Amino acid sequence: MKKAVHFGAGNIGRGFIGEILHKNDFEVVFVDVNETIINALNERGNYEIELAEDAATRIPIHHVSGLNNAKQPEAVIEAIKNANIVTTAIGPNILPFIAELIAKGIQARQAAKIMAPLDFIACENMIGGSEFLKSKVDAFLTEENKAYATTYIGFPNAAVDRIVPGQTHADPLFVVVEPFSEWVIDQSQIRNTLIHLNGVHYATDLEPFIERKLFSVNTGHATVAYNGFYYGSETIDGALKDERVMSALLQTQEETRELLLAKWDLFNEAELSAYHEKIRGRFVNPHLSDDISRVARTPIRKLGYDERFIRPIRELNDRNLSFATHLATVAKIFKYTDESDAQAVELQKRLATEDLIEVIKSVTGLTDIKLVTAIKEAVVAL
Ligand SMILES: NC(=O)c1ccc[n+]([C@@H]2O[C@H](COP(=O)([O-])OP(=O)(O)OC[C@H]3O[C@@H](n4cnc5c(N)ncnc54)[C@H](O)[C@@H]3O)[C@@H](O)[C@H]2O)c1
Ligand SMILES: O=P(O)(O)OC[C@@H](O)[C@@H](O)[C@H](O)[C@H](O)CO
Repeated sequence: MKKAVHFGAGNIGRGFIGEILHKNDFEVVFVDVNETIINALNERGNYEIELAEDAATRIPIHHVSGLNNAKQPEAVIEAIKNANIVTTAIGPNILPFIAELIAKGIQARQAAKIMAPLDFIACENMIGGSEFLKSKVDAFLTEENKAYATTYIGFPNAAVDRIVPGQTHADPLFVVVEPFSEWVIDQSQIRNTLIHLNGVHYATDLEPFIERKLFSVNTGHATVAYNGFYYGSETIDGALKDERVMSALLQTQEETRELLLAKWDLFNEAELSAYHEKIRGRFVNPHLSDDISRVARTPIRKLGYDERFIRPIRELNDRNLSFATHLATVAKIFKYTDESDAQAVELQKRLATEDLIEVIKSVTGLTDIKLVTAIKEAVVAL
């Protein structure tokens, strides 16, 4: 069997990446710091996922094991040395923390004179995720390592779509996922062209796909989460029963369509409307309850310059198109509280002690005073 190393044995890691790798005859070594999950993977060597639909189909995933990167770094390096593919679904903020280990894995391949190419694919909700990981890995490589990596190591960007909520089962490995799934990889950045994963769409230009996904699924999801929280809901499907939240979602999707149509020839209005209608259906899947706290997590990240609100706001503004509903949700992010979310706590602490304009500039990276002022006025108006 081919060997895969996957960083992040969490919801999407087990609930989607593991499934695709298994279906493509890979044995998967999951790398994580969660001792319970790692132990269970090693004790059983398999787990099940369930599709959240009327039939509730179960899919067994075999040939899996686990490594704890905090406790077994040498074993992780060895696994990378022997891998045919490496993937991550660990969270954008965590990528820098695994970069050194990945660099050591690349160095081990070079030292062993391995000439088989290897791709590292970051399956995170961010534009340019794998390139971002590469930039962090490069900091640990010598010029000689970089020359090797240029020929034999790829960091193709990817977009991954499947709603996998937090799991609360007695079995720590069991994961319930929505039936829909989509994984798109940038073909032009792949080094190991011999691996072609069934169930993955290979795009010659990923940018329109990741923008369509991030600005439709994730901007929409976050719109429901922050508006839902503001109006007192606890779950995504619950929030969408509130007309104010549904209306915010519909108007946000309309703004998103305006942007995507203005930017990419690839899309047309009818297809995008159907795509957005399908997303609304996915958000209210009666077999899948998703907590607002999961979708609203890490609000400082979500306010980032290239993230799901600020990037479309900038680009709509550049084209003189309306971004009023995006802006209204951004204001609500500044009102979001969750004591168990370190970034939510940090944001509220900063808002209590610093000038609002400075906090907005700092978390969004915006320098356009017109946009910064618009956000400030929207926050103050709440
Ligand atoms: N859940 C979804 O619906 C979904 C869908 C598409 C993409 N994503 C993206 O996938 C990524 C992971 O999301 P998730 O929902 O699976 O989160 P998750 O919290 O369920 O999984 C993340 C895993 O990473 C592990 N981890 C954290 N720090 C680590 C470290 N330093 N070293 C090793 N492991 C570490 C955690 O223990 C956890 O098991 C995020 O970028 C998310 O945006 C999630
Ligand atoms: O994972 P985040 O925090 O970037 O975003 C939260 C959700 O919107 C996200 O996990 C979606 O469920 C997922 O992106 C669906 O494909």
